[in-house]
Amino acid sequence: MRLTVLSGPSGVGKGTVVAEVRRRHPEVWVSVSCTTRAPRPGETNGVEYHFVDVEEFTLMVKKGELLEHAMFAGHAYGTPRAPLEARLAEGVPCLLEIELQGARQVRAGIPDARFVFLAPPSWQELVRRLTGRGTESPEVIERRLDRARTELAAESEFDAVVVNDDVTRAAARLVALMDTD
Ligand SMILES: Nc1nc2c(ncn2[C@@H]2O[C@H](COP(=O)(O)OP(=O)(O)O)[C@@H](O)[C@H]2O)c(=O)[nH]1
Ligand SMILES: Nc1ncnc2c1ncn2[C@@H]1O[C@H](COP(=O)(O)OP(=O)(O)O)[C@@H](O)[C@H]1O
Repeated sequence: MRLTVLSGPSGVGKGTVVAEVRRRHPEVWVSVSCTTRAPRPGETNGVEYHFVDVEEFTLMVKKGELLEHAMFAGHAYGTPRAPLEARLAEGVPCLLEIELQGARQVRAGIPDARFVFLAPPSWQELVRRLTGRGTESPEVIERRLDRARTELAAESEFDAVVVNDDVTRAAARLVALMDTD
């Protein structure tokens, strides 16, 4: 199975590590999720996410177009099914970066996918990264830290844990866990 699912708490560096994987391993296909949250400065529709409104998202769920979907900090997120299934059918190594509830849904449907948890070197470092990114208000940061506690408690459900101490090393460890040959 050439599907790898990467999860981990907000601010741990999932986006940064996935960007490093993209840069060094163009053979890996990274799924672009749909979300109802607003783009951050520098984010482009169709690149980091497909930014959609609640009506569009609800319609996609209704039509069964999402492999999995979940709410996170007040917004909906989901993985479009068709592009992923097409890449998997071609034998391309695929990577999903999604939160815990979504990872559990994928595991229920595709149990032989590989589930990798990206962990922070420490709780203090997680708080530092999430705050230091400077993209969220204190209230949103608090909500994400609350959620992070739940996500960290689920680490043992995953097939492997990669500690994001150094981005290059974490990306290399992630790729080593993927079935990329
Ligand atoms: N279930 C699910 N979670 C997703 C999807 N896309 C992104 N996420 C997760 O949603 C959470 C919030 O993502 P985002 O708003 O980009 O914030 P960030 O990860 O802190 O930069 C993160 O845990 C993502 O991994 C998806 O398609 N499905
Ligand atoms: N290994 C690392 N060491 C130090 N800072 C990091 C590392 N990985 C990511 N960061 C920083 O932490 C912040 C959160 O990273 P991001 O990729 O947005 O996390 P996530 O996608 O998991 O929410 C960013 O400011 C990023 O530059």
